[in-house]
Amino acid sequence: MTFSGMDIALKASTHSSTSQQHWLHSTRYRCQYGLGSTHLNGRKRSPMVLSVRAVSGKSDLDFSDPSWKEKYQEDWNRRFSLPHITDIYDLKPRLTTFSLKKNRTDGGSLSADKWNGYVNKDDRALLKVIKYASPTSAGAECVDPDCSWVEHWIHRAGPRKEIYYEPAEVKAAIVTCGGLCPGLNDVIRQIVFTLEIYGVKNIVGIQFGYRGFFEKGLKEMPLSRKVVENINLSGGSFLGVSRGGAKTSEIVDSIQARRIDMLFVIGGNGSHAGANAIHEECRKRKLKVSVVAVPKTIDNDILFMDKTFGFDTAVEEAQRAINSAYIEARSAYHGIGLVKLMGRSSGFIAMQASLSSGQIDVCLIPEVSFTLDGEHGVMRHLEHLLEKKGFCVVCVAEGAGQDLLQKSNATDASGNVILSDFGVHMQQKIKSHFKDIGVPADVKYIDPTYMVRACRANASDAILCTVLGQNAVHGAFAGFSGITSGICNTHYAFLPITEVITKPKRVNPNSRMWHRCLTSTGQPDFH
Ligand SMILES: Nc1ncnc2c1ncn2[C@@H]1O[C@H](COP(=O)(O)OP(=O)(O)OP(=O)(O)O)[C@@H](O)[C@H]1O
Ligand SMILES: O=P(O)(O)OC[C@H]1O[C@](O)(CO)[C@@H](O)[C@@H]1O
Ligand SMILES: [Mg+2]
Repeated sequence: MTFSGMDIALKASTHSSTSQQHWLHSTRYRCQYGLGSTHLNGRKRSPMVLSVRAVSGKSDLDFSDPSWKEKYQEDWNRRFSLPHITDIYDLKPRLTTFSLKKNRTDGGSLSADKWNGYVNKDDRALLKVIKYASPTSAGAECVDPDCSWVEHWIHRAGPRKEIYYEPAEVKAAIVTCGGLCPGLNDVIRQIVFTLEIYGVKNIVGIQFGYRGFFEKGLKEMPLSRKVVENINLSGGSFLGVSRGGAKTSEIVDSIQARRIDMLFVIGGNGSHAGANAIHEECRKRKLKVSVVAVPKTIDNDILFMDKTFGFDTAVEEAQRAINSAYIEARSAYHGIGLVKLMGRSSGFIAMQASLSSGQIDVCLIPEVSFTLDGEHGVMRHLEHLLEKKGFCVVCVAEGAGQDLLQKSNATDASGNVILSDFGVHMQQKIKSHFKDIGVPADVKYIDPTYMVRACRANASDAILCTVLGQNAVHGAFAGFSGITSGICNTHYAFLPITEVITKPKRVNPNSRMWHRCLTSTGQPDFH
């Protein structure tokens, strides 16, 4: 059976019944698929049962088994295989409509036939490249007690020569969810540009996050190169963002009613969990929809990624606040500058901003516990800094020191715990401490929270956004769904969403980077 020049049929291995016949949906097609395959972590698995669970369950590995490494790697490869519509359907691909030949500037030295700008489906990148000689090597991350070399392969992102959608019949939708992040508009823009290069004409923006799928009055925004041409010149999201309110079944009802074939979700951990739930629900309902995510968070807390877009810009903006705190502190008698930066559960912004500014004496992050009082506490160290150099600058991540504060059970609309404000607590604590000991201290508190994320992307983030946005479209056309597009070990890659949302990425207190931060600040352990 042929639709739009592409052959489509149920996989032989899936259940066959009359309820699993293909059906047409307007000018596009939707398919039904068998439900007989086993799913784990929301993904289709091969029937092979492995005796090991890797990385997330290292303790399950039996290292006395001579074949443990092969089993580990098999498991890894299975976990990182990308969900694809051909897992479900027998689909024949067609030659891509994405071509850059017309833009080539090599003077024709390479014949057009030989030129190949496509990524092979078997291309892989290595996630880790260091062989640690021993588990005690600085920052070592080992699988087994001997710290053996184990390859961790991931799939290379980019345009494939063969695609699984007919561009002229595709309706693509873009949604931005969660908090703001520099670069959102750059990603939206590149997704639209790239879709148009493939030949997609029907592109819409969903307003205000997942809310736009079900809230009456929030209309789809038609998008085109002309509409998005200059949106990268300002921060924020052209489409709007929101937290909470997401009910997967209602979202998929809406996707079905709107006849969306490709959904691009730009968001953080929560949005990714939502995107994966949408992907699963679409499969359950036998809809041929590709759901592709782009990781967005200034917190940089997405697993396996070198960095998420917006992080660099946030760090750069944070430096301005740190510099102001430094100038205020240095110019005051016994000045203490205090800066609070975002980072709900991960202290990457605080750590990197401290490192890059070089002006921080104490950096406090959620991953490293500390005491404020006593001989080894932060307050004693601040006394020492005032004595020694006359002023000091402290940087705290919003999620730091939560064990020292009264817990609130409050959550935001998405269910994220609302943290107690450690910045304000620190400000009060420092003031009262120095008052109590009779030492003058001039505390200047700066909270640039929203300023570091409401701005336009810097150059490095703009490039990252450009590549991630383009790759998201390549991934959807290549037939993947339930995947995300990231930069891993300097290479652009596709990863299954299920693997990146198992937990937030956090600063490793044993990592070289945290040690470098300590070297730079000169702060002791506060215990
Ligand atoms: N487990 C989940 N399943 C389905 N949807 C979810 C899930 N977690 C969060 N969401 C939805 O995803 C959207 C974004 O979630 P959230 O507010 O946590 O932001 P985020 O994507 O993590 O970004 P940020 O980095 O700004 O926190 C919300 O609409 C929320 O309802
Ligand atoms: O005030 P909002 O919009 O909920 O966002 C605050 C949160 O957004 C983030 O920047 C990203 O999750 C967190 O660091 C912070 O807690
Ligand atoms: Mg989140």
